[in-house]
Amino acid sequence: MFRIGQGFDVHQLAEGRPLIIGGIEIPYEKGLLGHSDADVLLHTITDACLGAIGEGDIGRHFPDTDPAFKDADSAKLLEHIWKMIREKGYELVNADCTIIAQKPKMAPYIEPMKARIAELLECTPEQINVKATTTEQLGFTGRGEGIAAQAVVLLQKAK
Ligand SMILES: Nc1ccn([C@@H]2O[C@H](COP(=O)(O)O)[C@@H](O)[C@H]2O)c(=O)n1
Ligand SMILES: C[C@@]1(CO)OP(=O)(O)OP(=O)(O)OC[C@H]1O
Repeated sequence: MFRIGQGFDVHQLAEGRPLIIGGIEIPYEKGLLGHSDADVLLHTITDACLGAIGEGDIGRHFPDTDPAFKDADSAKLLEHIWKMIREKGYELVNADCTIIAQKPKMAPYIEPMKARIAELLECTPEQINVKATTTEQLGFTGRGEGIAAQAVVLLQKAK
């Protein structure tokens, strides 16, 4: 049996924060604001995974009112959800993700992100696609106020 899920997330850019996307720290003058480390891409993938198994969203599993998740490593949150998915007997077919950011240039970090996401989802980097786009200076991403990400994941029940 196949199950598909999609995710979308946005975090605001602010000074004095590290920029962590797809589990990789990217050198930049600003970082993403959030209750956790605000890894917008891992949050999006977590939501897509939860969507695929009909289990709501990241905020339902890890409320941003819970001090336990203050400054949480988003990789740990995804690991927890991925364990739930494996226990239900699913494995990843593939994931396709888009980072929407005017700056910085994501291209040098795409391969490390794929490798890290593959590690978290217990698959090969070839099963993960990560791409990036600007919004041609339009909207909140175009003005550099924030970064968005979206993802689709396809799961298959292992035989
Ligand atoms: N933050 C970003 C945005 C884009 N890229 C790469 O540049 C290409 C062109 O972007 P457009 O928004 O002008 O279509 C895009 O296809 C990405 O390869 C990037 O690395 N980082
Ligand atoms: C990850 C959580 C929990 O620390 O916090 P944030 O980093 O604010 O992220 P968001 O995508 O707004 O929602 C999920 C949250 O509950």
